[in-house]
Amino acid sequence: MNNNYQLFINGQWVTAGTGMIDEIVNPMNETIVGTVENGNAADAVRALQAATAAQRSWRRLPPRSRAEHLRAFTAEIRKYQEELANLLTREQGKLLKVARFEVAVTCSFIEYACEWARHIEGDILPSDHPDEQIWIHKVPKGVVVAITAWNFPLALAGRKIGPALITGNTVVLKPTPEAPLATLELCNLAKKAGLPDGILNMVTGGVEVGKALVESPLTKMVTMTGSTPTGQAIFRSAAENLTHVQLELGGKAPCIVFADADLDLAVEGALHSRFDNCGQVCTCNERMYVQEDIYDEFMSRFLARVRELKVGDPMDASTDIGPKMNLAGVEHLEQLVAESVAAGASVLTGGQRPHGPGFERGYWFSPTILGEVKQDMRIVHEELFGPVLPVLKFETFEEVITYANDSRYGLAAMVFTNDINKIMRLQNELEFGEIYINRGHGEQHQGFHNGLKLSGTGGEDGRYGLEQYLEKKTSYIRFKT
Ligand SMILES: NC(=O)C1=CN([C@@H]2O[C@H](COP(=O)(O)OP(=O)(O)OC[C@H]3O[C@@H](n4cnc5c(N)ncnc54)[C@H](O)[C@@H]3O)[C@@H](O)[C@H]2O)C=CC1
Ligand SMILES: O=C(O)[C@@H](O)[C@@H]1OC[C@H](O)[C@H]1O
Repeated sequence: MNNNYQLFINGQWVTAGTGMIDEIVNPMNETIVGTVENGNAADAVRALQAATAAQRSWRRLPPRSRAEHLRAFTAEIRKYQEELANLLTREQGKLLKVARFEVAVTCSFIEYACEWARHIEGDILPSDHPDEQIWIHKVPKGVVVAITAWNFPLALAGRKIGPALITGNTVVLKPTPEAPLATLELCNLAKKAGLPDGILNMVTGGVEVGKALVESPLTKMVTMTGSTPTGQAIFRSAAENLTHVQLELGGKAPCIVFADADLDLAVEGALHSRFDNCGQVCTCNERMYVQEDIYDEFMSRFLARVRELKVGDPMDASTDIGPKMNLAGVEHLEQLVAESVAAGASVLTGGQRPHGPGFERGYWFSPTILGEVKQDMRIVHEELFGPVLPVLKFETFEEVITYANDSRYGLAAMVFTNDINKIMRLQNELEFGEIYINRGHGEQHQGFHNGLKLSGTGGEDGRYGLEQYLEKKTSYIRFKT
């Protein structure tokens, strides 16, 4: 794989209009992994025009034929799983074992979408008039703009490409500027798989390209994963043409451990839900509430496990936590930890960047647990998106529900209890789109990844995520008997 990429428009690699090149940095050691060209608004329009032209024939293909194309695509991706995983680790810093999982999940997102090929179902309804039928027909929207975040760049691309293409749309994807290389390589694999030109296009660049894609009247839907402020900017830009927007944004998941919980289950679930992917998962355990009665026992076990975590080279199979994506992310963690300590929190473990061999360069932060945290501290409300966890005590059920719902976000929540009455009330009263009971985070394709409040709009995955990529046309058909 040549890790230097241009724009991919209408089945060809083309030079970006700006002539500018961005270097992609390995977050482990700050070495250069590859380069991408920086597109501009004109490049965005070129890609949208190609996708518009290609969609006319793509939408006429039977969905089963579209599924055959997509399965040929995933077969090509699997052939290069190791190369793609290696590139993902070098550009994003994730553990190689997680990168391998991400490549597999990219394929399964697309293959899950293919299962819907023969189930894009409409309705035929009886009319109130004689000799008339009502048809509700589900049809593709047209050109879908997909915009992805850097934490799972390849999987987030597959999560959008699959449903968009199986429903007869075409795609212009703008990958994250932080870790775009493996995603761009998908274009070579799509070509190898025989995906028709113009079906999948990719333009790289920052806000100028992103805005041009979102604001164009050629764009019939925008699906974006990223931060809440960016999602809000996209929502505003899309208003001009009333373009349908599907946003998967930031989170601040509470993890609640009740006194009757299975503590071993809770320790492992809370641990992985915080430290997976260096804490850079939208559904991560961002704040933990532990009931007073079991606080000491639980924290003793939990801290012992945290202190076992190995920070280091993500290529090394024995590593548990790699580097943060960038320096800004590390500085964000340092600022929130310092501010919390100044306000009375205590560092129970970690609290700073690791030092010594292997940490001279790169964007590192030690797994950190803060105690004596108060609900009104900024660290309880602002997304950390890193290996830092504030822990709070609670006494009553009512208290912890109030604390958990006291958030601008509403994506995921985790709860550990064996009390069915608590579970029924929690499922009903927690203001989150995704609730994990007695396990850590980790959504599945057939579910519905849906953020409430400022965590998003529209939702992704499953039946309801796929439906977002379809328009409904209603026809009243009168006939002569
Ligand atoms: N809800 C979910 O499923 C997920 C949410 N996230 C969130 O994403 C964030 C981290 O990812 P980042 O890449 O830093 O997010 P980001 O918001 O900085 O960027 C996301 C994408 O939007 C593009 N973009 C930025 N401004 C734009 C504009 N005005 N118009 C169009 N496109 C624009 C960026 O180039 C990038 O491709 C975290 O806040 C995390 O919570 C990350 C993964 C999953
Ligand atoms: O977007 C996220 O952070 C998660 O939804 C993540 O993305 C792809 C993986 O399958 C999920 O764990």
